[in-house]
Amino acid sequence: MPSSRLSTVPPPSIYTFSHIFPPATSQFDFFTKTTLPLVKDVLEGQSGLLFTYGVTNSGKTYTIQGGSEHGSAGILPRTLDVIFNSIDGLHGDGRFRPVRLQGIEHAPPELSSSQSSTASFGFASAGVSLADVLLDVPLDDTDTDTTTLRLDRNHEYTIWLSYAEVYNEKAYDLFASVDDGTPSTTSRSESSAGVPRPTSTFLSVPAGNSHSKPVVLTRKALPVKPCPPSDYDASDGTPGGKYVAGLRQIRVTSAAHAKALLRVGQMHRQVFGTLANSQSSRSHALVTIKVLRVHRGERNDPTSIQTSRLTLVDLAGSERTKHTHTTGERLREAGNINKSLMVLGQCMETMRANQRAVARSLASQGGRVDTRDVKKGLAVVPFRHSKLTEILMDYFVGEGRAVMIVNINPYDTGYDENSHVMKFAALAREVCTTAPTAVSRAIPASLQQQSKKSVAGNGRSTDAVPHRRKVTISIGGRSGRGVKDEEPSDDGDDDEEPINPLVDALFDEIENLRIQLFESEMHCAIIEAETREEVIQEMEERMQQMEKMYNRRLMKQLEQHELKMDAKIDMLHRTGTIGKSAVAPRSSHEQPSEILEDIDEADEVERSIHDQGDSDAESELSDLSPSPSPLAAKGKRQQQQQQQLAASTNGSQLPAPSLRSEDEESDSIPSPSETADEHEEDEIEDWSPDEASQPRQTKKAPQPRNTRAKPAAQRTSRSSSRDQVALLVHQTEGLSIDEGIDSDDSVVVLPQKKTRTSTTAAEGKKKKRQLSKKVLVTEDEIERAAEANDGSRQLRRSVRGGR
Ligand SMILES: Nc1ncnc2c1ncn2[C@@H]1O[C@H](COP(=O)(O)OP(=O)(O)OP(=O)(O)O)[C@@H](O)[C@H]1O
Repeated sequence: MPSSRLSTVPPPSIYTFSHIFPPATSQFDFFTKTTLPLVKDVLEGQSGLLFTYGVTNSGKTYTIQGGSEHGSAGILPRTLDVIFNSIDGLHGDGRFRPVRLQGIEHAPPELSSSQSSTASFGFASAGVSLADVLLDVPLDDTDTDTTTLRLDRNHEYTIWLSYAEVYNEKAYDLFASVDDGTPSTTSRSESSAGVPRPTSTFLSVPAGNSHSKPVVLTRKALPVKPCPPSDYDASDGTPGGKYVAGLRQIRVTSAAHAKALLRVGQMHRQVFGTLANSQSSRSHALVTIKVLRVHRGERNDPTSIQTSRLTLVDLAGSERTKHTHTTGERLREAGNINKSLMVLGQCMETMRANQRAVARSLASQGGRVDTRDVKKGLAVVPFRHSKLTEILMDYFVGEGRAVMIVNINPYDTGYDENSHVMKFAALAREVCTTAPTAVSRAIPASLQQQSKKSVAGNGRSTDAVPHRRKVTISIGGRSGRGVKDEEPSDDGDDDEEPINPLVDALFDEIENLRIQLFESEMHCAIIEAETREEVIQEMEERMQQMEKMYNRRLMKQLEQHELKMDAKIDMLHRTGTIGKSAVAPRSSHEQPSEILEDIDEADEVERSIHDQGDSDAESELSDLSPSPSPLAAKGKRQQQQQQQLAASTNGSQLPAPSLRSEDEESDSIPSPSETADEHEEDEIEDWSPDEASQPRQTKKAPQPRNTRAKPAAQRTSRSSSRDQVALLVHQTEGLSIDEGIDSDDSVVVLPQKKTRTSTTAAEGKKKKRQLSKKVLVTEDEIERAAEANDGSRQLRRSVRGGR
């Protein structure tokens, strides 16, 4: 695969957004451009969704809540400000209250007051002491947004607030009952341990003014249930959304009190410190502002009440756990956070694919589409795979429009994470604005054009293709903009077709199979991710082992180099080249060659050390394949040498010819340089006493050695010479180095044999010392050697003469 290797650098990616806000953008400008249109919509009866998406520590919470400086209030407090500025004087009496998603019911009498009071917040109905908490919280709300929208003065408005969080795939009510110290049914980790330290003034509770008693929250996970058909118009077949059963919706009558209430909710949100963000949101927080609008003339008719919702979602940040180093509970949270965000992305992807399929069908059939044919091509959007998407499902398939704010942190997050966020945004951008209900009826081309114009005319999209928005996603629903912009179809016969239960059952079966397929794919993806993680860990361990091994080898080599240096310095000392050595100076014609010999031998030591080092490293690398122990070979070799020595001693009553000391013999290690030993043994065979008096370099000169071709008499003569040499060696044994010898009447005889390194550094050192050892021979010994040499020559001559 050479081509794939060559193209390792990915091509640059270009992402398009409807608007990019630089870091210097003020919170006011940001709110005005992103959220204010949604606020206007919700006051006019149109639902909306806004969510912030991005990696952890990218500023999502800051965007929603704001900072502590003046003027840095986020979009949530500004939204509340604008709503209450706009409905000033238009408050309803609150005789009806919202239930579930769109349901209405009569409110209890204590809530039916237009006056702002603790009871009007719904605290009394909850039977809890939230009021105590709120009384301790100062309502210093100077950082307010003064924007006011012009509304129809013929309507009355009541505002209801709910605050939920999705934590570890469970939904909780952040306005749930608060207990001031009474025993709690929840664990501490779920209650007070989760009390955050908010950064924003909007949601922060001053430490000095906090409630004197510990606030313990009793938390209970709430189920997510489908809306009953009575809550919505099911005539067009569009399913109703899902709601968090038991989520409290509290009526608020001023922005200050709404903010105070949200502060209490924020205290119970799961916020913990991670490596990436000291106050990381570990849950998805959903603040829903519900507006009940009724015409003043019909205020007693519940059927005339319009319900609209604006939900602001502060998503937990996606994160790579290896970057944030999360473990334990945080790791589980991260897994659930990433899962829900992934499902959100998959929902977007599926919706986009469905809309493309519909567009293709429309194009191929000239605008007339059979309902069943279109349904066949549509995939099931996997909303139910995550609590977050289940709760938000209504915004995507039902009514309202959605705005996604993408937060990018260019500094401390990786390329991959930001790239993933961008891809998600690009995906969301391609989700079209075509209302799902339009699928069920034939839409003439002229009507499509009209619909496009109306979308562009609203000033919410100026794209050349109005149905392709960037970042901002608008999805029409039954009462949504897409439906409002459409005109009734001229020929809505398709809707009147009888429903075939078998076909519906088959569709259900297909949906089930698709869900199973998706789950299998998810399962495979999870297994693959886990396998990759394991392989990475294994590779890391392997790399660490190799690193340790190379470090050991490096240290060993350093030691060996030090030893070599010591040996060289020793030799230089002994030869008198540097310093005043106790060793006798050599005669002038011998010194250079002796030094050369010393250095050669030191180099031999170095080579053998390297050989040993290499073999050590190789043996470490190949430790998986056991090889025969070199020590065992060494022992065997020593045994063989001792046997040979004993045999020769017994045979000739003389020590074996060798210039090596016994230590050297016993310490020699069999190695691949065995042939070198044989070579040196040959040299010893050729050695004659008269060569001992020659300068050493002459012995280094290559000499023809073919012992087999030599005549027997010559070998006999050499045997005699060998005996002499052995005798000489025997006599030199026991002589000590540098002791009691006059420097003037001595010569230096260097050991000729190579030594081999031992397996340990200590033995190596010992070897080098042995190499640098000089055997000093007195003049008497030399004379005896010379006589022996003369005898050997005479013998040779007589043998030659005889031959
Ligand atoms: N525009 C900004 N100006 C000043 N400070 C900012 C801005 N955006 C973010 N910050 C600061 O960066 C830090 C992280 O921001 P924030 O907590 O909002 O990140 P986050 O995306 O919500 O993280 P998480 O997903 O982990 O909760 C905070 O201290 C916040 O005050």
